[in-house]
Amino acid sequence: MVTLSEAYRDHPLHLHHIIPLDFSSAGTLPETHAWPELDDFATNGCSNGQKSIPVIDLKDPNAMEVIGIACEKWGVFELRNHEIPLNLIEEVDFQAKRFFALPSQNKLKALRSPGGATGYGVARISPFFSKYMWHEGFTIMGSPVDLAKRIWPNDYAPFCDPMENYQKQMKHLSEQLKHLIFNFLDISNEAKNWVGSTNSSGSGCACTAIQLNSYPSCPDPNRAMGLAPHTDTSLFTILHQSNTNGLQIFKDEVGWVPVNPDPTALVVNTGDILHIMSNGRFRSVLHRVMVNGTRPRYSVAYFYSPPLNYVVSASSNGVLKSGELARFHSVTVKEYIGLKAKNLEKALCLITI
Ligand SMILES: C=C1C[C@]23C[C@@]1(O)CC[C@H]2[C@@]12CCC[C@@](C)(C(=O)O1)[C@H]2[C@@H]3C(=O)O
Ligand SMILES: O=C(O)CCC(=O)C(=O)O
Ligand SMILES: [Fe+2]
Repeated sequence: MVTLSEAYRDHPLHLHHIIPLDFSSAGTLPETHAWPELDDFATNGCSNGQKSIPVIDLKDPNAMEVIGIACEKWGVFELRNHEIPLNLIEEVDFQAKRFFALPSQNKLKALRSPGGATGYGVARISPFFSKYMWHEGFTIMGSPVDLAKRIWPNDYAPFCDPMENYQKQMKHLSEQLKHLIFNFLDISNEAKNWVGSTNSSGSGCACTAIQLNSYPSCPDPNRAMGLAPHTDTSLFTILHQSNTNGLQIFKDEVGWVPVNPDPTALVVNTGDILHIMSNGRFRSVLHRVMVNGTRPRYSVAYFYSPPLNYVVSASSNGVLKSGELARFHSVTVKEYIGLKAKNLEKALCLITI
C-alpha cells in the first residue's frame, strides 16, 4: 500500500513535539499553549463578512473553468455535489470523535514514533513555533489496521472499515479533481499521468494521507491557537469540517477569511506541490484554525500528492507559456517533503530561481 512515511524517516522529532497535552484535565490554558501575538490575530480582518470562498458544484458543466479560476484567485473552494456518501462522511467523523474521546493513556498507545509519520500526535509543524497548539491529530497512511489494533485489539474493524472506504472514495474524487485542474493548466499527458514515477511500493500511484484533527473546547480561546498558519505540502487537500467553525484562509488585501462549515460539502485547497507545478499561478493557500470556548471542533483532511519520486517541475510539464521562465528548481516530491520538514514555509523560497 502507498505510504508517505518513507519521506519523513530522515526527519525525526523529539517526543515533546509529538505528545499532545491531556486536554481533558486542562482546566486553564497552560503558559506553554498561550500565544502572545493573538491580539493581532483576532483583529486581522477575520470578521470581514462580505468575503467568502467560491462554492463550486462538481456537476457544473463549466467545473474545469470555475475550479481553475477559484484556485488562481483563492487557492480554496467549497465543493458541492462531490458524490462522497454522506453516511460515510458521518461514520468517519463519528469514529474520529470516538478515538479522540478516549482517555489520554489509550490514545498514547497509537503515538507516532519519533521517525514515523503515522499515528497519534501534535501537528508536524509544531517544532517551528515557540508555543504549542490546542490540537491533537491522528495520521493514517495506507492501512490503519496496525494502529487501530493497538487501541482496539479485537474490535478494530468499526474504525478501520470506514477509514479504508473513505480513502478509496477520496482517491477517486482526487483523480477527478486532478484531471480538471491539470487540463485547466494544460499540463502534458506525461506529467498528468505521472509517467515513469513510482512510490515506495513500486507503483505509480499517488501518495495520500488522512489526518483526523481535533481541537477541544478551550478555557481561554482568545489566547490559544488551533493550528498555526501554514500551507499544505500536497498537490491539494480535501477537507471535511464538522459543524464548529474555526478554519480561516489568508487572502491578500483582505486578511483572514473564515471558511464556514457545511457538513454536506468539502473544502478543497491548493498545496505547495501544485504551486510549483503551476509555476506560482495557483498559490498554495495560507490557512489556520482558531479554537472555540464551548464547542470542540473536528476535521478530516485528505492530502493528495504525486508519487515520491515524481519530478515536480514547471519547466517540463507544459504549463509555461511561450517565453515564460520556470520560477522554481525541479525537485522530487520526496526532496520537497524533506525541505518542508526542515524549513517549513521557507521551503518554497529555497527552490525559487
Ligand atoms: C501528509 C502529511 C501532510 C502533513 C504532514 C503529513 O505527513 C501528515 C500530517 C499533515 C499535516 C496536518 C496538519 C498541518 C500540517 C502542515 C502538519 O503539520 O501535519 C500537515 C502536513 C503538511 O501538509 O505538510
Ligand atoms: O481543521 C481544519 O480545518 C484544518 C486542518 C488543516 O489545515 C490540515 O490538516 O492541514
Ligand atoms: Fe492544512
